[in-house]
Formats: sequence, structure tokens, C-alpha cells
Amino acid sequence: MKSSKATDKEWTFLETVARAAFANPFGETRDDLDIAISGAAPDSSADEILHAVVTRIEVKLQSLRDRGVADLRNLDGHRREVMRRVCLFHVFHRYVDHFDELIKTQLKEGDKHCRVPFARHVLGELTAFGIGDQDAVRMFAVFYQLRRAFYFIKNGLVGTSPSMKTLRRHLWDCVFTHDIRWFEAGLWDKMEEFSILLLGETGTGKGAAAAAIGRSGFIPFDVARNAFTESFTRNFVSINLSQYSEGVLESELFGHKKGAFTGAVDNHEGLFSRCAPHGVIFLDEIGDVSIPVQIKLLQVLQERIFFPVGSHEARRFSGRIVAATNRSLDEMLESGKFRDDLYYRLCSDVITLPPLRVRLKEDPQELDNLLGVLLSRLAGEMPGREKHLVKRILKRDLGRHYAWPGNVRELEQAIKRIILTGRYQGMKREEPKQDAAARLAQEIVEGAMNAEELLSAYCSSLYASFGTYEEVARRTRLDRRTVKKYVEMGKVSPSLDGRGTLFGNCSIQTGRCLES
Ligand SMILES: Nc1ncnc2c1ncn2[C@@H]1O[C@H](COP(=O)(O)OP(=O)(O)OP(=O)(O)O)[C@@H](O)[C@H]1O
Repeated sequence: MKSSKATDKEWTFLETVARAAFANPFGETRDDLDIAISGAAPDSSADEILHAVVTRIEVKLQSLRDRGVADLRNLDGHRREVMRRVCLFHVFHRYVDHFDELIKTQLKEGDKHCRVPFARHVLGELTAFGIGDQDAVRMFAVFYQLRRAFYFIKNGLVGTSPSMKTLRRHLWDCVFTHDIRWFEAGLWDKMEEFSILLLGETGTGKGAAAAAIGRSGFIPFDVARNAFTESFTRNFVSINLSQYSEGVLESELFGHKKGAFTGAVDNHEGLFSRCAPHGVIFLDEIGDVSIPVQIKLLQVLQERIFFPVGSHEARRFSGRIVAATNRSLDEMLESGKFRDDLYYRLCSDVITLPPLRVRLKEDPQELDNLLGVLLSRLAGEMPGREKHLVKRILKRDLGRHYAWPGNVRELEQAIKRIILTGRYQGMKREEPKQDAAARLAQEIVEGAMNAEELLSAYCSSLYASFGTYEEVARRTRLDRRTVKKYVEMGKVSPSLDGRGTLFGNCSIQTGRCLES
């Protein structure tokens, strides 16, 4: 066997691979690194690029192994770490399909433990590169975590718009941190300390985002049982806090002791006791809970303990909390309905999910993409014909500027209604004036309006409140004809008119008549 050191050129290549190994797969850095490693043309498909990346690394590693220079036991310092990452990347990609199969099997089996027949092969390959036994077992668990995160973020939150790409990148960072070195240095076992707050309108996918984080937690691998210690299906539990009265809610969250209240005929385990050690509890509609429950949640977040109703025995909670609300937390904080201290404990990161209308504006392809995914979720793989039919009906019945107030959930229902009735007229409910104003403010924050739309929305809002073009002209210092033009435009404005007429028909909102 010929033995020689890796050349500088080879080390440069290995360094690039090491950087790609744990880079956020939804980020542009990873895309650039993949292009650099593969040597593929930038317009190649993602699959072609990945295939070229994996093949090139395999060939390079084989050559290094043949020369006896890929063994970690013969390296130290930075070069050892670089080679370690390259080996991990290589072995991970050899078993990606196996991990995907395992995820699908586990989804079918639910909470049951699944055996992992390929585990010993992976562990064998890692240790052959000189990775220690314990490190290999931990990295095997990290591989599974990486693949679950990729699977659930990619499939749960589809969309080609820039804001969806940002969202997926952001969710990945919630699982692995923005720099994997933090994660590797020990946070892999401590992500429970990072609670996440999800904001966004109803139906934008807060639940889907929470599930993606929840199903992507670290789960140790048990070599003796040849299985992971927990099914990821058990690692995510959710509760809609607005569905319960205060008393029942406490019992649901923290459990109760037999005899704690009339009707407590047995001990009851609450959600916090049932959550797996690395699991995630999703507290949906956190903006709806009473102050006493907020105080108890604060205690769980601060001290990691809680008390079942009627018990003085403290119980520990070691999972992670993800919370969501579609209310304006700013307003609730200001009015004292939501405690500042709980807010600051909840928001290691705050993620706002983009409304569907913003996504469609950013990228009209988004609708096509979503329709394809939602239709196949509903009815399995379908030929493109059905998708085009649904799209045609949506365009015919709603025009191109419908605002989708119920977001993706509404789109799901629209598809079902079209399948049943052949049409969908949109949601016709009127929006209270303050909600309309909040929506306008939201659109400004999102940067979703151009200057003309903004003027049109402002003029329409004033017109809805004051009833005459003259008054609007006086307030805006525009001339009457310009005001009229903007108000007329507001009646068909994409961002504001989609729910029917938010500002465009003052008679509904103010009781006054429209001028002609
Ligand atoms: N980007 C997306 N890609 C695919 N499906 C999505 C996406 N966003 C949302 N959905 C689907 O839309 C439906 C509604 O999403 P979800 O329940 O997560 O919304 P939400 O923001 O939690 O709503 P609410 O505030 O009313 O609880 C779900 O079936 C979800 O899977």
C-alpha cells in the first residue's frame, strides 16, 4: 500500500466538505458549498448536484484510504476534526435512504419501538474511520435527528417563496443552532433550554412548524436493544389551551391527585409528566391563557418543576416548550393580559409565519406548489390535470388577488369544496375595523405593499371612517380626484380587498353611504 500525506489541494477540498457537512441544508451557504464540491453547473437539479457531491467525496476518500491517510487515529488537531466531519458526511449519505425508510416505518408504527437493522453497519463504518465507539453511537443518533429534521421541515412546510425558504432555514436553526459547533460542543443534549414562540395568522402553519421542531429532537440510540430509546411520535405532544376552562386546563397540563376536587376519582398524569425527556410540548393559543396558568407555566420554564393539582410533590419537566398564538402579543403585553416574564422565558427565538397572500405575492408559483402537495395529501398522487382544474376554478371564482384570510387551512378547505361542488367563492365574513387596521399595519411591517397600495389602503381607511372624499383630501393633502382614484383602487386592492371589502365599502363599516 502506497502511503503519502494528503496534498494541500486535497486538504482544501476536505475543508470545503467539512464546512458543508453540517451546514444548514435550507441555506444558501450549503448550496454554494455543494456546487464547489461537485463541480456541477449551478443550473443542475438539486438531485444531480447532491449525487455529484456524494460521488466525488466517495472517490476522494477511497483514494485517501488506499494511501492510509483517512484514519482519524493518525491525525490530530484541526486536520483530525476536518477529516472526522468528512467521514461523517460520507457515511451519513450512504445511509440516507435507510433513515428515510426508518422514519416512514416509525410513522406507521406510532409509539412502538422499531428495530434498526442497519445500525451496526453504520457504527462499523464510523469506527473503521477511527471514530470512537461512544462518539459513533452519539453521531448515529445525530444522523437520525438530522434526517428527521430535514424530512419534517421539507415535507411539512412546502413553498418556493423567499419567506418560506427563510422559514425553513430558521426552523433548522431552532433544532441545531445557527452554528453546528455550538450544537456539537454540548448543546445537542440541552436544546430543551431553548423555547420557541411562533406567531402568525390562523392557518399559516404554526402547528406544522411546531411539529417539525418536536419530531426532530435528539433521541439517544440504545445499542443493546438495537433501537432508539423513544419513538419520535411520542416526542411531540400538543394542546390547544383555548379549548379548556381554567380548572380543567391545569389538570390537563399538570395532572391531578386523586380526591383533589369533586370528580377526581383517580390520579391523572398531565401533559408535562407524559412528555418524553427530549420531547416537545406545543402550547397552542398561548395568548388565551389566564394569568394564574401563566404563572404556573412560568414556574415550569424557570425552575423546571410543576405540581399536579392537589399535590405538594414537585415533579420535574425536562422537555422543550414551543408556544404559538395568532393574537398580537404586543397588545396583550401592553394591556397586561400577557405577563412580560413569561414572554421573555418563551422567546429564545420568535418566528413569524408568513401569510399565504404574502407568499403568493412573492412567488406566484407558490400556489401551484401548494396545490400539488395538498391535493396529493388528500388523494394520493394525482395527475397534473386535477391541479390545473382546481387552479382554474380558484382563478375564476376569486380572481388573482384574493387575500386568503384563513391561509393554508383555507386553501385546504377550498380544494375540498371545489372537489365537492366545483366552485369556491372565498370567505365572505366581514372584519372588524380594528382588525382591518391591524392587518394594514401587519402588511406594512411585512413589506408586502408598494407605495401605491399603501396610499390606496390609507385613503380607503380614512374614507371608511370619515365618509367623504373632501375630508380625506383635507387630511391627506391630496386633491379630491386623486383621493377618489385611490379609494376606487382600494375596492379591488389585492392586499386589502380579499375578504370582500375591508375598506372599500364604508357603508358596511360606518353605516354611511358611498359617494359616487
Ligand atoms: N407551508 C405549508 N405547506 C404545507 N402545508 C401547510 C403549510 N402551512 C400550513 N399547512 C397546512 O395547513 C393546515 C393548517 O396549518 P396549522 O394548523 O399548522 O396552522 P396554524 O397556524 O397552527 O393555525 P391556527 O393558528 O389556527 O392553529 C395544516 O393542515 C398544515 O399541514
